[in-house]
Amino acid sequence: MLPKHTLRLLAKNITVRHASTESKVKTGIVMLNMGGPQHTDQVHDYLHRIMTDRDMIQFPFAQNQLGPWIAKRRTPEVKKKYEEIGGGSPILKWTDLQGKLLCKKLDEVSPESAPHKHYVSFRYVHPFTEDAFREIEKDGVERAIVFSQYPQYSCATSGSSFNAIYKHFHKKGLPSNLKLSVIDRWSTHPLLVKCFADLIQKEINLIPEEKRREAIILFSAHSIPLKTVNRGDAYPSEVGATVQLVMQELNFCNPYQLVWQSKVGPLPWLGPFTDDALTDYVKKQGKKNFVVVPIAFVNEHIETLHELDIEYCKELGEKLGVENIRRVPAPNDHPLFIEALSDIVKTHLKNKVAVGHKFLNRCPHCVNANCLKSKTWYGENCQI
Ligand SMILES: C=CC1=C(C)c2cc3[nH]c(cc4nc(cc5[nH]c(cc1n2)c(C)c5CCC(=O)O)C(CCC(=O)O)=C4C)c(C)c3C=C
Ligand code: FES
Ligand SMILES: [Fe+2]
Repeated sequence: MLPKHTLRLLAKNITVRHASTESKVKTGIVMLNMGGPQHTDQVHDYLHRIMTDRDMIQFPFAQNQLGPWIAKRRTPEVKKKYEEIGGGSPILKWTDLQGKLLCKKLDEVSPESAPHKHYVSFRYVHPFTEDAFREIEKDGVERAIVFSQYPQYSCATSGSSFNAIYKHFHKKGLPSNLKLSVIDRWSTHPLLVKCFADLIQKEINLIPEEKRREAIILFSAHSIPLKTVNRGDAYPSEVGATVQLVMQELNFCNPYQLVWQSKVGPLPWLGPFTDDALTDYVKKQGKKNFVVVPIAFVNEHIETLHELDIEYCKELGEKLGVENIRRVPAPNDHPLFIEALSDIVKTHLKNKVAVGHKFLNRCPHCVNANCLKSKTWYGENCQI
C-alpha cells in the first residue's frame, strides 16, 4: 500500500493531466506537405491536381489540356507502383505520427504555448488545407504556426502550399482571434543534420569493413524543371546546404555526390539523375559500393519505397552488378528528427519573427501573380 501523501500526489497529477488534454488548443501546428494517395482509386485525382497546379508546374503551351492529359496517361503506371508498395502512400501515417510526437514534446519544452495540437494540411489529397483550417477554427485555436514539412523551400512545393492557404483566406479574411505565422524552411537546422548523419553512419557501418571507406554516398533529392531552377528557385542551393553540413558532421568520411530523381514529363529537369549517376559510376568508373540518402524527404513514400528501393537499389543495382547498395531511411520518427521539429517551433516562438524576409522576397524571374498576391498577404497578416 502506498503512503497517503503519495496517493494524493498521484491523484493530483492525474487530474492535472486530464484537465490539460481537455483545455482549448492554444497553439496549432499546421503540418504542410503535398500528401500522397491513401488508396489506388485516388491516384488519378491526385495526379490531376498536381499536373493542373500552375504554381507547381508550367507547360510552355496548352496548360489546360497537357496537365489533365499527362495525369490520365500516367495513372495506370503510378497506380501499379502504389500497389507494389502496399496499396497507397504512407505519407499521412508518418506526418500524423510526426505531428503527434512533435506536440507531445512541445507540451513538455514549451508549456507557455501549450496545449499544442497538429493539423495535417495536404495540397493534393485529403486532408486538404481547407480541412485543416476548418478544424483549427472549430477548435478555437489561438495561434496557428504553418510549418512546412519540406526542409528545403521550392516555389513548386512549399510555395504552392503556402499559396493555397492564401487562396483559402484572402476573401473571407483570417478569423479575428487567430494569429498566423510561418516556418518556411529549415535546411540547415543542426538537429536535422545530426539526424541524417546518424542514419547514414548506421548504414555505412553495415557495409563490409574492407569496402566501407570506398562507398559513395549518393544524396538523392527530387528534381525540379530547369525552368524553375533558372527562375531563381531556392531549392537546389538549400538541398546543397543540407548535404554540405551533413558531410561536415560526418567529417567527410566518404566520397559523396548530390544527384536528382523523379523527373516527370518531357521537359529538361535538373540533373545529374540518380539512375544515370549510378550507371556511370559503375560502368565507367568501376565503383561498386553505394549508400543512397533521400535528403529532401522527411518520411517514406513512393519516391523512397519504389523509385529508390525497387527501381534503383534492387533492379538497377542487380543489373549493374553492384557489390553493396544501401538506402538510408527517411527521418520518419527518429528521436533526433522529432527534437529538430520541436526546436524549430520553440525557436520560432522565441524569436518572434512571424514570417521571414526570404519567404517574402520573390524569385528574381517570378512571373506568377499568385506569388505576388500571396506574399503580400502573408506580409500584411502574419503575427506572432
Ligand atoms: C522536395 C520534394 C519534392 C519536389 C521538389 C517535387 C517537385 C515536383 N514534383 C512533381 C510531380 C510529382 N511529384 C509526385 C510525387 C511526389 N513528389 C514529392 C516531393 C517533391 N516533388 C513526393 C514526396 C511525392 C510522393 C508522394 C507520395 O506518394 O507519398 C508525383 C506523383 C507520383 C508520380 O507520378 O511519379 C508527381 C506527378 C513536379 C511536377 C515537381 C516540380 C515542378
Ligand atoms: S516562382 Fe518563386 S516566388 Fe514566384
Ligand atoms: Fe514530386
